[in-house]
Amino acid sequence: MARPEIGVLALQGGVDEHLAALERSGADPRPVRRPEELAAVRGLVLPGGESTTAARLLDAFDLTAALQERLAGGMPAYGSCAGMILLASEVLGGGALRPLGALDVSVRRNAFGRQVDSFEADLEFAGDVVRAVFIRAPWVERVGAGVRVLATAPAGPQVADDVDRAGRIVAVQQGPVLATAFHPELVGGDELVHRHFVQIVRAR
Ligand SMILES: NC(=O)CC[C@H](N)C(=O)O
Repeated sequence: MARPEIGVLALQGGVDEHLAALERSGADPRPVRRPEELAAVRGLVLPGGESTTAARLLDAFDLTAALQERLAGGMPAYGSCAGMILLASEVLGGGALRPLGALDVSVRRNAFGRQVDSFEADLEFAGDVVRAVFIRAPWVERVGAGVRVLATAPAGPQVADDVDRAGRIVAVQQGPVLATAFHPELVGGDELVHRHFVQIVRAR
């Protein structure tokens, strides 16, 4: 079967890592910076980074309306960390950020607290185990009726600011839209999440 063309929004964040993980997952990956490039892909990855900056860059590159249109038309999308925030319908602690609204979830930014800014954990993701890297990660505080929870955070070490992370929702899917609070692309050789996304694109 031909490799599906999947774009990686290439405005900031771990673009190369996502391109490489998609390649290893059987896709034909390509960076997307322009509306014509967005029109030529069957699915799109929105990498992590900083969500307020990412939203501004989408505007600056004239991509916001085109992206909203493709999402409304059912294009598969996968957002990791800041990408999850962008895809949400509501952002808590988000300042002036207006998310794209492709996922019926409320996401809290920087939710895991100062002391656990960054951590790694093995998580169960849709019945398999994935090594997850969390960097100033958000979590999902509300899921709408059509949203499937694919992973929750395990219990962590007790930390000074007393954030209880156990059971927090960190991966969700609604139809063809997938999001993780963590960065699977930073773990070389673990393509579980990317393979899951390529399957979503193929099934479309
Ligand atoms: N690793 C990340 O993508 C961090 C997301 C960042 N904390 C934000 O709010 O946008």
